[in-house]
Amino acid sequence: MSGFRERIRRAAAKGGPIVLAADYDSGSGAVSRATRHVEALHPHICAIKLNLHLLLPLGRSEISEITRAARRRGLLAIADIKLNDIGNTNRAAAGALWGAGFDAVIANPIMGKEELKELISGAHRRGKGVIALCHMSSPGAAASYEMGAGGGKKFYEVFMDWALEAGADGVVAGATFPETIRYCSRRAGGKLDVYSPGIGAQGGSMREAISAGAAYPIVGRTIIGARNPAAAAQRLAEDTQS
Ligand SMILES: O=C(O)c1cc(=O)[nH]c(=O)n1[C@@H]1O[C@H](COP(=O)(O)O)[C@@H](O)[C@H]1O
Repeated sequence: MSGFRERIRRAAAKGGPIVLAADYDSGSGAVSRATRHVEALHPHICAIKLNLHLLLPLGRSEISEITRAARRRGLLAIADIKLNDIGNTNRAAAGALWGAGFDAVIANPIMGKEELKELISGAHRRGKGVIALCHMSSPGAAASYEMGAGGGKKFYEVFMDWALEAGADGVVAGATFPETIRYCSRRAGGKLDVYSPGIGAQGGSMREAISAGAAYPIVGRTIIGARNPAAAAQRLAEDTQS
């Protein structure tokens, strides 16, 4: 099996670079909503991302039903649990996610560089991927991610260094801070990909994010809350090309 970066690149070559955030408000009906969205949206997306709040009420067989539906349509499945713990706990959580059919996990580098490295090497041994937070899209994120981390660097710059050193497959940089996307993309020099949430509902612009270097825009409400999600996804996919 090829690595996660290669698999998502291939999926994006078919469906375009958008990662769908399947952020339904409650777990009830999540399996049927997610599988319906996979069927309707797979021509316009490359992956589906499931957040912790969606996973919590579901059992492993229900989660696997969603990841299998995604795989059948050539999409990847990303678990967004912003994993952030000691090595032993990370290992157990990652093992459960891989067992449920996920291709990658989003992790929080504040856990430490060595812990991040260990998580990534374990994931890569199984052909899975790790995407590390670098700078978030939320309005308050600047106060923490841009705080001085010592050595003349800000936290997001340190997290970017760690992501590269640890061999992460990607980093998250919010579309509401396009300059941060530009920084991450330049600093990455093609060694990892920038994933960018915050487009639409949070005020970020698809075109700006893409021109700043986002490889994989993450979009939730603008698609799943639309009257016609496929048409909304298609419009956004067109914006990734201009
Ligand atoms: O890690 C993420 O995916 C993430 C990081 C971040 O900084 N901001 C952010 O919005 N997200 C996620 O991206 C999605 C954005 O959803 P919408 O704002 O509805 O498009 C949600 O699933 C968030 O949990």
